[in-house]
Amino acid sequence: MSVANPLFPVFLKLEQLRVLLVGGGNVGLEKLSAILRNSPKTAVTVVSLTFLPALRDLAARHPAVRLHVGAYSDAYLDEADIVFAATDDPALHRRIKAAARTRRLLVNVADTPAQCDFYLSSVVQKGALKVAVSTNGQSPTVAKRLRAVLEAALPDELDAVLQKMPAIRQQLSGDFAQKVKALDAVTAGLAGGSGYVAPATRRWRAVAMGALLAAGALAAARWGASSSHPAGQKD
Ligand SMILES: C[C@@]1(CC(=O)O)C2=NC(=C\c3[nH]c(c(CCC(=O)O)c3CC(=O)O)Cc3[nH]c(c(CC(=O)O)c3CCC(=O)O)/C=C3\N/C(=C\2)[C@@H](CCC(=O)O)[C@]3(C)CC(=O)O)/[C@H]1CCC(=O)O
Ligand SMILES: NC(=O)c1ccc[n+]([C@@H]2O[C@H](COP(=O)([O-])OP(=O)(O)OC[C@H]3O[C@@H](n4cnc5c(N)ncnc54)[C@H](O)[C@@H]3O)[C@@H](O)[C@H]2O)c1
Repeated sequence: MSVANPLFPVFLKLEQLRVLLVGGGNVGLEKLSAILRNSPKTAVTVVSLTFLPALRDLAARHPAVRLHVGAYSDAYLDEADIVFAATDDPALHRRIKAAARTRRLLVNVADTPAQCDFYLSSVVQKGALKVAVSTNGQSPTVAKRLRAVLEAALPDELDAVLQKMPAIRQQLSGDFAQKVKALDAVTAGLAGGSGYVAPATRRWRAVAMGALLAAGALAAARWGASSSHPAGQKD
């Protein structure tokens, strides 16, 4: 059965916004890396009791990032347009979410889909092209795998094509419909030419089947364990 995905995809100009990131540990480092990999000039304020050395190093390479050592307080929200919560304190995350909501700020609470206003995605980049993958929170691991599939499938020449397209568009004459027709003709070979890589349908089917079998085996093992240790019975 397929599950619908009602998420609305957008590409944020994050470098024009003020980002607040709460938490300077492993998950905070992952979120900061994702932010700066995509939007390196973003003004990010990171507030945390402690910071991983790797996060300090990353911040040092990005002049618009500010580190504040100390406990989170709601006052930080007054200087923010968008918020990422990435501490190890779920109660604090609920507080941040509630305070942000009264200020109409959008919040990502790392690894906690129910509290997120938006999710991060797996990102494939080839020059100017960027593809964002979401599984609607079903499996970040599958999103990561898909990123690798798309990275391999998309030709490196894609960026060269993209770089040339504005000049080609400018040279075209005629009305909008004629230009679209000409651009369609120029790019027709891209959709099924010799470089096209067929989707690895069989491999994906095998993983789906394997995952089902593995889940079944896990459930059976648990069932076996719980049936030999009925609820409430102690060893
Ligand atoms: C894409 C990516 C972007 C990024 O974070 O930059 C991302 N997670 C990534 C990796 C990853 N995260 C986790 C694993 C371990 C294995 C696993 O659980 O699969 C791995 C895999 C790994 O690290 O190998 C743990 C995890 N993550 C979430 C939960 C909660 C839950 O699932 O209920 C748990 C369980 C926590 C626990 O068990 O305690 C939830 C979310 N993670 C999302 C994004 C959002 C949904 C994206 C979507 O729609 O697919 C969402 C909903 C919210 C958010 O965090 O934005 C990045 C891949 C980057 C890349 O490599 O391309
Ligand atoms: N590390 C992972 O890959 C991973 C994977 C899945 C789930 N998780 C979960 O995600 C959570 C975070 O994991 P982590 O590895 O980043 O933890 P961590 O301990 O490395 O980082 C937590 C950070 O939050 C900061 N913090 C705590 N209270 C704060 C406060 N009041 N104000 C400001 N900063 C505060 C700490 O100083 C620390 O820097 C944990 O609950 C963990 O179980 C982690």
